[in-house]
Amino acid sequence: MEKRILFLNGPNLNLLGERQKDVYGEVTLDDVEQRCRVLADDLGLTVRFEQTNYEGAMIELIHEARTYAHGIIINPGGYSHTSVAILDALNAFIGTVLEVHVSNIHKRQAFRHKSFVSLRADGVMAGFGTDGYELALRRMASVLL
Ligand SMILES: O=C1C[C@@](O)(C(=O)O)C[C@@H](O)[C@@H]1O
Repeated sequence: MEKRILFLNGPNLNLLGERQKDVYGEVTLDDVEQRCRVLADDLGLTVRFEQTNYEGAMIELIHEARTYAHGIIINPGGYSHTSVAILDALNAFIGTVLEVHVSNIHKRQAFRHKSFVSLRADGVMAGFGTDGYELALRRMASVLL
C-alpha cells in the first residue's frame, strides 16, 4: 500500500539558507525538498511539502493530513516552544510523527529546550543540520514499510 508523508515546515523556514547561516547553514528549503523527493522515490514513499508562517494554517494542514497521510515530518520552527494548539492537532493525528530541528535546540537558549511537539513526536532529530530531514525520512521508511 502506498505510504504518504507530509513534510510540514513552520515559520521562517522559508528563509533557510538565508537567515542566520551560522546556525541553520546554507542549504535552502527548496534544496531540502529536492533531496527528500529523490530519497522518497528510492524508498518508495509519496511525499508532500508544505511551509507556512501561520499557526492556524499549520493546524489545518495537520487536520487535512488525517485524511491521507501515514506520517508527518514536522519542523514547527518557533511554534515548537509555544504552541499547545499544534500539539493538540498532532494528538488528533493517528500516524507517525517525527520532529526535525536543523539546529541543536538543547545547545541554545533555555526557551528553546522545551518543545510541546516533542510530547507527541515518535522521534526527534535535532542538530543534524538539514540532513535531519532525510534522516527522518529514512526513519519513516523503517517504521512504515
Ligand atoms: O525557527 C526555528 C528553527 C528550529 O526549529 C530549527 O530548525 O532548528 C529551532 C527553533 O528554535 C527556531 O525557532
